[in-house]
Order: sequence, then C-alpha cells, then structure tokens
Amino acid sequence: MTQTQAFKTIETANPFLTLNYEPALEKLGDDYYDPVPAAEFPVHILRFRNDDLLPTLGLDPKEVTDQDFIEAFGYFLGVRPFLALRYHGYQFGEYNPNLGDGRGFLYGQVRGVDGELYDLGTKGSGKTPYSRTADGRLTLKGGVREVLAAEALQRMGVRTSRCLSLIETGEQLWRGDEPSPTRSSVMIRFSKSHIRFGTFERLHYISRPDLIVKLLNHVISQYYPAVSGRKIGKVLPPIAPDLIQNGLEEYSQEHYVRFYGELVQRVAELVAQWMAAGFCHAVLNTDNMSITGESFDYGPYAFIPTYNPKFTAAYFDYYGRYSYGNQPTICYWNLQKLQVPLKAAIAPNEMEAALDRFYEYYEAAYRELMLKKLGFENVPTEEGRELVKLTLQVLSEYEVGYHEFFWQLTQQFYPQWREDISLIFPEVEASEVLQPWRQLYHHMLQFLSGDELAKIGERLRRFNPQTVLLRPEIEAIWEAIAVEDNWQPFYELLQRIKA
Ligand SMILES: Nc1ncnc2c1ncn2[C@@H]1O[C@H](COP(=O)(O)OP(=O)(O)OP(=O)(O)O)[C@@H](O)[C@H]1O
Ligand SMILES: [Mg+2]
Repeated sequence: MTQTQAFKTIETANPFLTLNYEPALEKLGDDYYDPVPAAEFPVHILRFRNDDLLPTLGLDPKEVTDQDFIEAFGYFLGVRPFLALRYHGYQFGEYNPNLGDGRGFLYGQVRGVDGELYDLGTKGSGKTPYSRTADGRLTLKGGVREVLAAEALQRMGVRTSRCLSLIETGEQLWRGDEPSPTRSSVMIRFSKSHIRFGTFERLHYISRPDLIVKLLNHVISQYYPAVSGRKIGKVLPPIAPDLIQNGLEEYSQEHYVRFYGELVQRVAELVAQWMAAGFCHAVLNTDNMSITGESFDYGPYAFIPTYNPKFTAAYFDYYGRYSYGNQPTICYWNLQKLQVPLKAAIAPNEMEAALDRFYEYYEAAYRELMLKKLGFENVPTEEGRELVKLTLQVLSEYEVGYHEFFWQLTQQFYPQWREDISLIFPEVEASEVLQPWRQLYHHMLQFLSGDELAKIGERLRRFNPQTVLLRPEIEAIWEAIAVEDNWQPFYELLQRIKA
C-alpha cells in the first residue's frame, strides 16, 4: 500500500477527521489569520484524553481509540488548513502589537450536538509568524497545569474552556521558570471561541473598521443567540450555507448595543465565578479575554490558599496588577479598552452606559455564588449581603484556608444547627468576628422548612468540592511525573476533582 492510501484509510476510520467541521472563521476571509503548518514531533504519547467532551462532538468514547487522538492531535493528519489567528493586546497595561497565535492555531470548528459552535485550538503545535524568537512549544508541566485548571474550574461551575487532549511530544525545552531542559507537549483546547478582545484591538490598530464590523456580526450570530434571535438548541440544523458564505447577517445599532451589554454581564459573571471559586487567573491581558466571556489560558494561575485580596499568582506580576482581589477592576478596565475598537459599530455613550452596570452584575453574581457556597439560595438581599460580608471577615481574621473553611462547613453542617446555636462550629472559640457570623447563620436557618434545611446540605456538597487544586497538590503530582514518570497521581487527582 502506498503512503497516500495508508493515510486515506486512517482518515476515513478516524472519527475526529470526519467530524461536522464548519469553517465559520475561515469563511470570514484571510484578514484574520495565517495558514500555518503543524510541527512534526519525535514522540507522541497520549497523556490525557477528555472523554467527557466526546458526546458533545457526537462521539461515543468507547469508539474513539487513543490512536485516533494521536493521529488527529499529535500528527495533525487530515483537517487543514490550520489557522494562526491574528491578535494584539494590552499586556500589563501596555499595548503590544507583536502578538498572535505564536504556538497554536485553530485546528477546526465543530458544531456540537447541542447546536453550539466549538473551536478546537492547539497550544504547543509549532512556530508561526507570531512566534518571534520563541519555540512555538508548550511544556508538559504547562499542559498538565492547564488540563487540571480547566477541569477544576468546570467542577466549580466556572464558564471555562476545557482540554480535549494532551500529548507528550518528546522534545527538550528550555524555560526560565521551570528546571530545564523540560519535557514538551501539545494540547487541544475545546472552547467557545478563540476570538479575543485583542483580535478587535488589532483591527483598530490597523485601521480596519470594516473588518471590526464583519467580525462583530460573526460573533453575534454565532455566540449571542439572545441578541441575534437565532435559536441554539439541541436539534438545530447546520447553519444555512448562504449564511456562512455570504459573510453573515447585518445587525442594527440596537443589536450591537445589546451585544456589548451582554458581554459586560457575561464578563462580570465570569469574574464572580473566579472570585467565589478562589481562583486567580494571573494574566488577564486583553489577549487572554474571550469575546464570548469564557475563561481560558491557564498559565501561572493559582487557587488562593487563604482569603487575601492581595494574593498574586504570577512571579512576574511585580505590582500585583492581576492579584486575586483586582480581577473585577481589571476586567472592567479590559471592557473599557474594548470600547475603542467597538466604536466602529457601537455608539460610545451606549457602551459607557452598559459598562456602568458591571459592578452591579458582578456583586449580584458574587453574592449569589458565595451564598450557595454557604448553603443558601433566594435569601433576602440584605441578610445575604451581611452573611457574605461576615464570612469574608471570618476568613480574613482566622486565616483558615479559603477552601478548608467551606469544606469544614460542608462536613459539619447538620439540621440541628437550626435548634441550637452552640452546635455551630463548637470547637472554634467565639470572637468578635465569629459570634456575629454564627448568630446570623443560625438566624437564617430559622425560616427554613425541613425540606429546605435538607437542601442546605445538598448545596454545600455541590458548591464546595473536597479537592481543590492548591499549588502543593499540583507540584506533588508533577513531582511524580518528573521524577518517576508516574502518571497515576495525576489521573487520581482528575477523578477527585470531579467528585
Ligand atoms: N513558547 C512560545 N512560542 C511562541 N510563542 C509563544 C510562546 N509562548 C507564548 N507565546 C506567545 O506569546 C503571547 C502571549 O502568550 P500567552 O501565554 O498569553 O498565550 P498562550 O498561552 O501561548 O496562548 P493562549 O492564550 O491561547 O492560551 C501569545 O502571542 C503567544 O502565542
Ligand atoms: Mg494567552
């Protein structure tokens, strides 16, 4: 059999190569990307496959082999062209026009069985015109950390991208922030979109308002069904070909204003999700902000060990710009910067008015999520606000672990707390801070029926996972991989994260 025939057989048998690919972004024209080749790696070892995502792609995990993953996402057979997306961005407050996919590309876009359009994007797949002097690679540790972050955030209810696969690729990489040489990998990210705030910023920088409007139309029609009126549901037929080919629907000013308003709300809610999860993203540059309001790019992130707004995750973040507590302010700033390119389509005063609601959305979402972590839902606003405030005071005063506090609450809560206040955290000495918290928590239980009381326990379990990805936990699983090539702790941790 010739080489070509051998590939043909693989292509037809490999379910990833015959997915319902829909080149929505490619059809917008080549102003937005550059076709690039994939790197050829000396080794391909599948280290992680995310079977939870396969049903969304219409695939049965039992029918997808490891070899299928390796061929599609390690050898990169089949689906071409691969598109390195063009973008700029504000990095640590400074505009950087020398960005773009420097170690990744858009592998393909797929219509999921839920009717939504998903990106399969790579990280570590080789050099592109945007690599500058860098190697286009992803360290294995970086890949492992991104897989873990995405799964943990998913478990905690954060609107996040996921990793579909991680393949070790057998090269030696040199990095300033890892003992080097260090091992290499290539990851596939499964996300709503890789269109970033910085994608729009670049189009403004090169003075192409026409391309801004065209991209905006695409974003609204694909990712903002409540604005476009397009239905996204389980039984959505594939998008009509004329819609794809003719460069999309046009929208009115009212649509554009509603889009920006919804983006503001989505981002505010996303930040609230990070904050409640105790997550510090660490690099909230505008090239790491998705236009769909989804969270992605997990580099030097950390989950906070204790509640400390000043906690900073990236060693290079000298002034704490992206500290845990600064995340709402920074996302507001990023949304404000985005108004500059969006002026090509949207009235500035309307955007300002929409952004004015950011903190209102943020605070409401944060309060709701924190109350869920405390076991409550639908409580009077003032009481809810007070309980969250007192909880944060307790967390600051006692220097108890952030996650440990909620886990202890989950473990210790039982319905008799309603009858007898002295049963609430009896081993902790009452202080000026704990006593009001105890009183309010006890007071709020008084109004609940037996059924509602049972739901407190359910909510505590659902919103407070036992396993949280604190740094020592990640370092321990990495140690096992680095020293003994033992992947068992990694797989076990993934299982525990999901519990
Ligand atoms: N090893 C590398 N080789 C080439 N380019 C790189 C490398 N590391 C980072 N870059 C580029 O530097 C910029 C900032 O990197 P950043 O870490 O935010 O993105 P990324 O993690 O590579 O990709 P993504 O944002 O999709 O997760 C991006 O343009 C990225 O492509
Ligand atoms: Mg990035």
